[in-house]
Amino acid sequence: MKLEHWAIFLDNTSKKGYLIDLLLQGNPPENFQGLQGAKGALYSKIAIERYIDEEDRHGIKILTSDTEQSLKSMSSGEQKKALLKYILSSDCDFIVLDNPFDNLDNDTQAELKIRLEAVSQKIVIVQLASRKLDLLPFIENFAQLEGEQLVCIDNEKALLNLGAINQFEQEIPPPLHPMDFDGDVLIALKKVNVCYGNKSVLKDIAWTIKKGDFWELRGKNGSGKTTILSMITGENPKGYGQELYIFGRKKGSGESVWDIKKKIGYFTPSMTDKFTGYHSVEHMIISGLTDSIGLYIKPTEVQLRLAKAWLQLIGLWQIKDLLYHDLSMGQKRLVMCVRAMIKHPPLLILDEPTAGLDDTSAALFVALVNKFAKESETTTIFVSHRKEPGLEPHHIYQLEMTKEGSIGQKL
Ligand SMILES: Nc1ncnc2c1ncn2[C@@H]1O[C@H](COP(=O)(O)OP(=O)(O)OP(=O)(O)O)[C@@H](O)[C@H]1O
Repeated sequence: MKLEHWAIFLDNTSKKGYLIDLLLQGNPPENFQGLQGAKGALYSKIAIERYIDEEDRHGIKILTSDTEQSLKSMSSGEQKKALLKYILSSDCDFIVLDNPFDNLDNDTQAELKIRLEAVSQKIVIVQLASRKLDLLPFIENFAQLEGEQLVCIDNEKALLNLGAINQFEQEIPPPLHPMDFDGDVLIALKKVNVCYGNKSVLKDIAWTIKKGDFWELRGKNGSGKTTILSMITGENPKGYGQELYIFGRKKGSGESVWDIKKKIGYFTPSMTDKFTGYHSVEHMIISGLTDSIGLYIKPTEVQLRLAKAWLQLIGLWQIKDLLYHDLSMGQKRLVMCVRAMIKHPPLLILDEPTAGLDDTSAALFVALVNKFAKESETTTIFVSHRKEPGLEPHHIYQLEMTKEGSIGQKL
């Protein structure tokens, strides 16, 4: 009998956690009665985070039982491969794929598509998709998740029409204090090499990043993008003893990780997904000035005025008193991105910031980043696997994998 596979499209309102729980707890919505009591598995970033937590806290290696390497230190692509391998060995009846192509490079996406098509002969696939282009070609049943409500649709083409994009008519609000960096070259890597054990990851990386530049960092899964970023932010000790200059100073010449971090705005989606505090939208934005998450002291008049200007810019002023917790995913991302921008840090790192956003929210996000890069003196590095329509970086730094480690070139 032919199996019935489903694609469920998500937008900003979708309560996907609710739907995932219903499906996996054997209590599926009306149209999925075939899955009642069936054994399901979840293929998602959140599932990976849980396994990482299990390893960290209890030392239980589930996805990585056949390797020494920890799940946390693997690249996103390697983590996703390990999860799929584990799921396929677990004898399940259906798999819920939550935005399966996020964080994967083009080749790995193509490989995964072929793999899933083969798997779909025996296992029911329920794909949760935020981006129209991600739809798996063999799926013939479609629905849209509006809040908790599943609405069946006949034709996926009727969906996800790109809404009008806010062109952000106001200007980017200026910083409260001028930028804390005088030179021209912000970051320089000169012949930087990184190995883990006997595996070479980066080879002779030479990359000069100047004040005000807008870079896109590209490279396949496992090519070393996170390794470079974590050397810059100070989280990876591999930068010591190398020709790595950060904010004009050679790495290891006396600056503390905290000194470096103060000058960097950083945003990655897991920050929005993990954050559970109950703070107002306004306070979340102001907390970017104090490097805290949420605000624990009364904001000043000047801070409140600045937050108002930013909230008006992104169209969220009317909901400034709402709890951050209650925002939609797209709104949360905008708020966290503005929180990273509000200080106009010398360096802003956006690590796959659009993963999990629907087409409209991603376009809005990209428009904000373009505008900030144009109107501020901040240097921006945007890491993404997906070619984001509309992104306007000044330069692209591309990592190419070779046997001796990835080499880099400016495109
Ligand atoms: N602590 C570590 N120990 C061993 N190997 C590591 C460690 N950290 C990273 N690696 C390896 O280095 C390689 C590069 O990883 P990195 O996370 O920098 O890649 P990436 O380009 O960010 O990948 P992705 O796009 O999938 O996130 C991977 O093969 C990864 O397994």
